[in-house]
Amino acid sequence: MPSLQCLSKQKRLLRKAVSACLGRVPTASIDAQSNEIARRIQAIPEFKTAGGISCYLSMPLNEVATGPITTHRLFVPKITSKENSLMDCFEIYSEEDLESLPSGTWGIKEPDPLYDGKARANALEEQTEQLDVILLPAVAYDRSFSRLGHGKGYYDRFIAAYTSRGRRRPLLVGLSLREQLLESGAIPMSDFDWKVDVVVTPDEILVREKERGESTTQ
Ligand SMILES: Nc1nc2c(c(=O)[nH]1)N(C=O)[C@@H](CNc1ccc(C(=O)N[C@@H](CCC(=O)O)C(=O)O)cc1)CN2
Ligand SMILES: Nc1ncnc2c1ncn2[C@@H]1O[C@H](COP(=O)(O)OP(=O)(O)OP(=O)(O)O)[C@@H](O)[C@H]1O
Repeated sequence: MPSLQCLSKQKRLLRKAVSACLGRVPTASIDAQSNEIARRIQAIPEFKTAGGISCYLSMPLNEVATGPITTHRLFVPKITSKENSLMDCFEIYSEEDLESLPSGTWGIKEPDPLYDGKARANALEEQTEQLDVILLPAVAYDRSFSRLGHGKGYYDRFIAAYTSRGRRRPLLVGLSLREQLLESGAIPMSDFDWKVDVVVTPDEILVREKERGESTTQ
């Protein structure tokens, strides 16, 4: 078992290597791959029947573009504390609402907690409909369903906060450009890291088999 210090160094090196490779992917390729991924997502049974879906709004570069994905009830992340790496997911109510969101860190569009003077539905609150699916961004995934993010732990903490409120864990679906999918075991994992259930690439949908004894609520 590697030490935490060693693990975060390994992750840092891996992030650097993948980011350098992603920087060379032409925008046209990101667009074409993203369209194919959006098409493949529609074939996931849980996506078809989902109530609430959380989806990130993509940055211009280096990740799967989420513009072509259409969902009915959409929740979008907003960073609420940089010091503590916390984010919430707020509901988006219409196409115009989505279009008019202001840009935050790294040019990522984020919802204001208020919409039209009223509080938006917050996925972490009990009275809000269940999130059935979370579509996650990453720097990379591997074929054993590990995820490497930007190193702040926003999603790990969000999923922990969500499930700690006694709610069923949403299906975790990682969206991956070809250049972001690494071989099995390539990404080191800590106790805090959540594996994803599904990885969608332009070429395939990888589905993780549940480990024996794994609870559906964890
Ligand atoms: N499109 C998209 N949305 C997303 C994510 C993502 O990866 N992609 N996130 C996935 O987690 C969360 C935001 N992730 C973030 C990660 C780091 C920093 C941050 O504090 N950056 C530092 C600079 C760090 C650096 O460049 O070295 C800063 O702005 O001061 C902010 C947001 C939520 N929304
Ligand atoms: N639930 C949690 N509670 C406390 N600390 C956490 C939790 N989840 C992650 N962390 C810590 O957050 C830091 C960043 O984690 P990690 O390097 O795995 O981020 P990441 O998954 O790559 O990034 P992100 O989720 O932002 O895309 C690590 O120090 C990790 O120990």
